[in-house]
Amino acid sequence: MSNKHSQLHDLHVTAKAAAAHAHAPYSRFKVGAAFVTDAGELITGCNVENVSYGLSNCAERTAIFTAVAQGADLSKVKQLVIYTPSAQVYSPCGACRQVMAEFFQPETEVISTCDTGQQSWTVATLLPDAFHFDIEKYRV
Ligand SMILES: O=c1ccn([C@H]2C[C@H](O)[C@@H](CO)O2)c(=O)[nH]1
Ligand SMILES: [Zn+2]
Repeated sequence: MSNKHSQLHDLHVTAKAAAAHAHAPYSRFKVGAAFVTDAGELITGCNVENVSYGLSNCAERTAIFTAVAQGADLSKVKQLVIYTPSAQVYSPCGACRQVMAEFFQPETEVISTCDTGQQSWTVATLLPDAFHFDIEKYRV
């Protein structure tokens, strides 16, 4: 079976497996993220915390930065799947929304899954009126 439903299920399972790698000794909240690029590369991420709490990186941004570092093309990614170890879904933080807007399409689906359900948005609904900037216009 290789339909949309099984792809989502596979990414949920993959994101959950990635969550097991999280470095989250402070929150003890281990989050995972997974997506597939147009070229078929499977990308995963987990949250990586720091004793200086503000330096912590979410699972979503870890996955996106990993893809960038691997030279992957993110422009045609259809869906990003998040897993949180909880009985409710959580929506991505503002920092991750801004990074998603940088690399994904406004139509890219963001699907947050937990142990009991899921919720989906698009990048555009998560960050309406996103900040975009044409540097050429302001270059002196
Ligand atoms: O969508 C989210 C929300 C939170 N976290 C992480 C950040 C921090 O390490 C921990 C608790 O907020 O969960 C994520 O990775 N993704
Ligand atoms: Zn975040």
